[in-house]
Amino acid sequence: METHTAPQTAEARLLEATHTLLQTVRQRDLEAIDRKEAEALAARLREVLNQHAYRYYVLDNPLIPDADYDLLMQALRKLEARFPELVTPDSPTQRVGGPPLGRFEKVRHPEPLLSLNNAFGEEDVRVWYERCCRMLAERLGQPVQPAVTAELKIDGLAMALTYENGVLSVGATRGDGIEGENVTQNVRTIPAIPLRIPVDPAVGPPPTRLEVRGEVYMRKRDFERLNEQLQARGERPFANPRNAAAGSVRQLNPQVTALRPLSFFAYGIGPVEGAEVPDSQYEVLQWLGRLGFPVNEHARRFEHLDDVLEYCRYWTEHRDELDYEIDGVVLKIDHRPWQALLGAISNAPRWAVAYKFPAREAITRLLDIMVSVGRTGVVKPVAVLEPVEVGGVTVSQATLHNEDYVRSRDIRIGDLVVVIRAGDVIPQVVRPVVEARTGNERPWRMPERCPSCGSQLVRLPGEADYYCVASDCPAQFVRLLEHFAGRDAMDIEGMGSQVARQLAESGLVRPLSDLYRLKLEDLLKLEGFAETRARNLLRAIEASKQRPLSRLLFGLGIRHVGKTTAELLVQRFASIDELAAATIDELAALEGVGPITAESIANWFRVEDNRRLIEELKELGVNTQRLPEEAPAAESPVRGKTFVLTGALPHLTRKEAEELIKRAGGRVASSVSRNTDYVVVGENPGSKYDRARQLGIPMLDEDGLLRLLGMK
Ligand SMILES: NC(=O)c1ccc[n+]([C@@H]2O[C@H](COP(=O)([O-])OP(=O)(O)OC[C@H]3O[C@@H](n4cnc5c(N)ncnc54)[C@H](O)[C@@H]3O)[C@@H](O)[C@H]2O)c1
Ligand SMILES: [Zn+2]
Repeated sequence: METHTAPQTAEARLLEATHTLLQTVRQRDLEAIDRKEAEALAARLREVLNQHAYRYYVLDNPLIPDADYDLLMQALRKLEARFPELVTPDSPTQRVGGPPLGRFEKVRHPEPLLSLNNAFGEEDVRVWYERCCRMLAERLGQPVQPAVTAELKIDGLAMALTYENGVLSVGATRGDGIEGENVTQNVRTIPAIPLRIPVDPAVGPPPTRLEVRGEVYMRKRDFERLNEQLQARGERPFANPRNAAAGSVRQLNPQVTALRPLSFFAYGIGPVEGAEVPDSQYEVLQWLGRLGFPVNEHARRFEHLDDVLEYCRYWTEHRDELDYEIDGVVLKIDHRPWQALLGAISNAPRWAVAYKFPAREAITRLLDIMVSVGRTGVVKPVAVLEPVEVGGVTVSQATLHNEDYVRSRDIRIGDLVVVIRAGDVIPQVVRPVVEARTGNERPWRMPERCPSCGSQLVRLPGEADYYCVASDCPAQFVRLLEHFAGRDAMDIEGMGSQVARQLAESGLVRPLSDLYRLKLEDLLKLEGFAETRARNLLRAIEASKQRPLSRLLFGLGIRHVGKTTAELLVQRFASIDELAAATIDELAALEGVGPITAESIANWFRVEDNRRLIEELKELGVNTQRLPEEAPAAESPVRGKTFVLTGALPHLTRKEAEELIKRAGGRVASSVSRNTDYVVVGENPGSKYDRARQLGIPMLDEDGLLRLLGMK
């Protein structure tokens, strides 16, 4: 028998209620609604938030992105601020974390482990800092400008470690802030947590009693490996590294925890007896480091708020370069006696605030999966999504990588899915919310034929991707043309994807060489082309004839020949004809060119159409010779020298800088030693910088590096 009403699980109902609430709080002006409506809305928010908090804190299995939770929490806070009588004891705004799980013995914290208030943007940080200044001025009777310690907000779970006479005696989770769970047995299995302090006995006698607070977390790589293992065994993978860390610490069997790759960073202290504790947060971190605790190397102390904001901005952009997840930056008034003056309100200290990064994860409906054909013929599944805002941008399409990706994550059409958008990376669907399935979702398969030309798609052995191998596939050609004209290739201004499509679909351009045969009257026939625009485009096309050889090589779209490889090839081959004549062995012998790339290049030049294309380009006046500026550097001063990079450079990514150094014959090492010749220092350098200073090793900034390489 067929039923038309979808079965609804509790999770599906909760998600639906959440969705509705999210819409309400996004659309309504919470400052304007009346008391009666506020009461009803607050009740719904409480109910939904409490359910999510339970899933998150107790089950380690959240259903929704943190940003959605935070948004609802913020809404509830606003309502409660306007109508204080609406605050109930069971409101999630009044509590920290979740109740300790019955599975473990309970531990009462000698001093509560609080939560942190959030700052969603620079304005919130300013407001927080100014309030601190005002309160301190009042209490001290004179104006002060307190220094701030800024630390990364590691996304893991809070842990309180008690050491008695230097020996680890209790490890406790935060729980509800008052009582946590005794997870000492599990904590002992975490290699980064010292069992006895100080680790180096020369440091001196330990405090008689010390509570260290910090975060247990899991590195991204370890998290991925763990999930692969779990999936291979048919077990449920964790949603994110935080949940993986929390789930692993709260294992009943310490032997299982021992197998989980957990790490730890110490960030503060609780009660201490029998030791001089520095009165600055920043110095407490260093003290903890001396005792043998891992302390995050990126903590900084700033005198000025502007520098604090700069730090927040910096890490918003660079968070992906870390091999662990952070969800923000924690700012703390550095002077501890002043922290005490500021005190706490309900469940969070006034002297600290968590600057939260903008959201980059959202949940939305996967409406359909289509496939797109790339310039090399690669065919990729693309998710068609119900439009959703992620980090300030509306996303309606996202990549699904390849068929295996869709299958292994069991992503189905009709699913609610988690979408992430990280930095400049294309949005991607990461997983379905399986709990919300209604039974009407449809699994997806790669189509057998190319959606553009209808030819049979093939999957090469050992490759995850399908290809359309038809040489006359229109979709591929549009992409190739787009790529050829692109910024890093022939850089033809005014030839974006729209124009590329018009030129290809009208039949005006095909093959590529036709681009250099275009006439004014051809362009005037195209929609949107009046005389000025057409002339500009022709001029841009003409100018592209003089591009360096490496750009032409890159623009041809030979598989595996990226920008860097193209530049490398030009160092060795002075013209396209020389390159065309090279054997696979000659190519593979070049440093930086592997056998696969070598074969791909050789194969490309073997194709008759491609040979003809090169001849035509030459006849039409396109440069196919190495330009003087591309000539290989003479004996470089960098050859054989060892470089170490630290901090972020203003223009080059770390990879690019490494590539440049290697190409000039230098070596890149990961740590500073006496054998290091140069240290290249960027913004926010790490401990390598200090070490280099100690050893007196010459330092360069990006400019200095480029000059040394003869590029400036
Ligand atoms: N997705 C969901 O359903 C759901 C449900 C409940 C809570 N949450 C998430 O949980 C978080 C709120 O929980 P919270 O009250 O535990 O607060 P929090 O996690 O936002 O902040 C407090 C915690 O930050 C951690 N921390 C990391 N680095 C630190 C540092 N350098 N100094 C000090 N503390 C540091 C500590 O563990 C501390 O307990 C939010 O991010 C919220 O989105 C999500
Ligand atoms: Zn095709």
